Amino acid sequence: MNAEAVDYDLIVIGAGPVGENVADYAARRGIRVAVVESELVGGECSYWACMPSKALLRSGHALRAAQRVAGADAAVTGSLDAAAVLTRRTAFTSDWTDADQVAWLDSAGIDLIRGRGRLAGPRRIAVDDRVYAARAVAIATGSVPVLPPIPGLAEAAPWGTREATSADHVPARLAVIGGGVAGTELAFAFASLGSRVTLLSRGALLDREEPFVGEHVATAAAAQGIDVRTGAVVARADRAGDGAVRITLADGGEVVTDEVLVATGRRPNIGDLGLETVGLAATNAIDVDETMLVPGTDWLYAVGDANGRALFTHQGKYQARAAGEAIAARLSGTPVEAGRWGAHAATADHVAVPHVVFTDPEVASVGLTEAQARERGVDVRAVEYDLGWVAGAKLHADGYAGRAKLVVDETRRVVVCATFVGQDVAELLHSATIAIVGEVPVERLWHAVPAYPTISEIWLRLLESYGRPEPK
Ligand SMILES: Cc1cc2nc3c(=O)[nH]c(=O)nc-3n(C[C@H](O)[C@H](O)[C@H](O)COP(=O)(O)OP(=O)(O)OC[C@H]3O[C@@H](n4cnc5c(N)ncnc54)[C@H](O)[C@@H]3O)c2cc1C
Ligand SMILES: NC(=O)c1ccc[n+]([C@@H]2O[C@H](COP(=O)([O-])OP(=O)(O)OC[C@H]3O[C@@H](n4cnc5c(N)ncnc54)[C@H](O)[C@@H]3O)[C@@H](O)[C@H]2O)c1
Repeated sequence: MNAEAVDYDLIVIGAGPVGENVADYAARRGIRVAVVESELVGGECSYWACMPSKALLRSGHALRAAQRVAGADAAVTGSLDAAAVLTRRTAFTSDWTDADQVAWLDSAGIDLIRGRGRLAGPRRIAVDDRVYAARAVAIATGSVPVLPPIPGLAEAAPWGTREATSADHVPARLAVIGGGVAGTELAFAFASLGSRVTLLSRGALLDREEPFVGEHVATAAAAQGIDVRTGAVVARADRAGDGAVRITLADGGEVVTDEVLVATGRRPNIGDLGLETVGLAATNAIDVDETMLVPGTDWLYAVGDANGRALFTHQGKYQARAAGEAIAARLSGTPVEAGRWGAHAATADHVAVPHVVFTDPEVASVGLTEAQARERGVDVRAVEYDLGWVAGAKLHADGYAGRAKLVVDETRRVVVCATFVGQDVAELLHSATIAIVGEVPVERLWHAVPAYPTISEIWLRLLESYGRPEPK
């Protein structure tokens, strides 16, 4: 297509963190870019997900951190000021306005088209009554929550994560359905704000992590007053005239609550995007190659939650950097490095997706679990160590409880997975990500010396548990 005949070189549908980054990285290369946004520039993450949920959690973590150190505990005798926590949360969402992010788009030279975007044939985007032509299109429409078909649940007006993260009050009783990341984090947040929380999980908590993770988190949750019920299958929910919700469990048990939060997973938001106008089916996710290009096209990309690869802001933004650069390179006829670890490839999606669950204790992990590695036929050996035995951890908090695990590929002699559970382990995670992405040999890791007495000494303890390699 002739560059003069189009409205933009690139149109990005969705201005969440991912769409913003696709646009930014392409625009930096001199590409004419517009983003289409139907709600707030900044997306789910800024207003109803990462930022407000972490703001709701942080004050409780800070309070308990002080309570766990003798001497400091004497200075903190009260409970959280819930209203102040909600106010601080609201500040992080800019009171659900996007003027700052719109100003940033402007400063980056990216046009904003307000409205709902939809494909209207190859290289065509319809927004309300207007159809735009572009040389490339990137879908960055995020994901939407899945509401399970539990009888009575939809009619009971449950909270989703949006209602929980933007709540203007703390319910006296909150039941959470879903023991995954969002449900577990929000259970901790509302418990620390004063709700009596019941966490209903059909399996173990956080069951996609190493098995000890869920055990640690469940023990801590119970200690923080959360009624954790694993193996709990919800059979129905009914909101009564007095406003209370009665939840009936498959085993006959019952939970009565003021609000019920459903956090049972998300799916790519691609249902009403006009994919059929370009010969694609709106299935579970849009298939993409390592540059986020949709196979069979040379102009359509799907990035972030919309492609279903790894539903995390940081991983979506990583994909966005690769895609933005790849789009610019292809449009300007410069080489694209799409091979493993190439400048335009999102290789880490398959081997090193770091993620943190901001519960207390935190869970930080990257790479495959031991079980996943074995399923892929990797010859691995795993070691675990009690974080409570590490000097830095003992100093950090009295009675520190935590655990760590390293999984080593025995053939390549490199780390393929690291998991940490414990207070304030989130900041340890990047060391593991670097070890995995850098494919640092175990022999060389012995020369990466953790400072004493920090929690990072867990690395030394894990290596000692693994065993010092014999000289060659
Ligand atoms: C409660 C919760 C907490 C989370 N916490 C974390 C965390 O701590 N760390 C982390 O890494 N991840 C976290 N996540 C995941 C994170 O929110 C997502 O991975 C991230 O928002 C994905 O970014 P995105 O840009 O792909 O999509 P989104 O942020 O969903 O943005 C998509 C944008 O597209 C717009 N849009 C959709 N359809 C159209 C259309 N047809 N036309 C125009 N615009 C459209 C939407 O309005 C939205 O602004 C959390 C998720 C939840 C639910
Ligand atoms: N700290 C973070 O990075 C963070 C925090 C929150 C959410 N997120 C992202 O958002 C995504 C969505 O979070 P989520 O917790 O909703 O999804 P999830 O996939 O992590 O957990 C969903 C949970 O709901 C359970 N479940 C599914 N269907 C159910 C049903 N019918 N009845 C009862 N339980 C059911 C699952 O077994 C699972 O435990 C996650 O995949 C994650 O990537 C990230």
